[in-house]
Amino acid sequence: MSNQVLQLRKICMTYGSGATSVGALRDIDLDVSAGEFVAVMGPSGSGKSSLLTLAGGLDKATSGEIYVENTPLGALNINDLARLRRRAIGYVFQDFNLVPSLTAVENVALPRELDGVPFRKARRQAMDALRSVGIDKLADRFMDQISGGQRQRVAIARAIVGERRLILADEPTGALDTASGDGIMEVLRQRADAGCAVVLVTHEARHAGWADRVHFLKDGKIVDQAAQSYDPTVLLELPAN
Ligand SMILES: Nc1ncnc2c1ncn2[C@@H]1O[C@H](COP(=O)(O)OP(=O)(O)OP(=O)(O)O)[C@@H](O)[C@H]1O
Repeated sequence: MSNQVLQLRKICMTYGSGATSVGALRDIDLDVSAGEFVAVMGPSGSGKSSLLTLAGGLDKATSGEIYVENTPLGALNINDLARLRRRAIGYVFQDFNLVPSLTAVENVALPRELDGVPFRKARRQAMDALRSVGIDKLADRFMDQISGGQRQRVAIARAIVGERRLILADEPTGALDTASGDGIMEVLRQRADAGCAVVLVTHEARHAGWADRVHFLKDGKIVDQAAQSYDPTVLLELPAN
């Protein structure tokens, strides 16, 4: 058994068919191990969200295989895939996907309860997650009673609640101001340092700077990789290949 939490092997993703088909990902290989924080950058339409969606088991690749903690997602039936997603994978969506009629703590506890965790334990874990993103005092507020930045923290708390080992975040800082954005990066960094594998999709070089590695996507292919000491802004100036 390796300590790889996420492995993508020869992943291709094509949307549609025939003349109108779009090749979103081409032959992607990517490994992310426990404790690693990886950023994915690239121009709009380069395939970043597609990569994250497939890694989270939310869609099926056209070809190739994805392993989460050595389990091939393609071999799982719908129920087992849903269970693996709830237990092992935390996903932060661009548009948060929070339930407005639930409070912050209820939103965060929901995936645990869906997974059969008793109410009190789910709530305790949700409070722990809210505390780790610094908003436990807002636990009983509804989504329209907190700011956009606070909602974003609720979404992050929901992604890290329990013992999720793979955190996938798609532009999680949205329209947040710089300080709030850095706060979110700090939380993701802490999760990686605590042993999670973290994959962040971002347009912002300053956020990619928190990662151990940066992969640059272009036209559905990984065209470069940089270690943390590398300035990711350089990648934005890559010539077209
Ligand atoms: N559901 C879909 N149906 C058809 N085409 C899609 C679908 N999702 C993505 N695509 C296409 O696949 C390509 C990659 O899209 P993707 O959203 O993964 O890129 P991205 O790098 O995340 O872009 P952005 O930075 O703008 O979010 C694009 O050409 C896009 O139009």
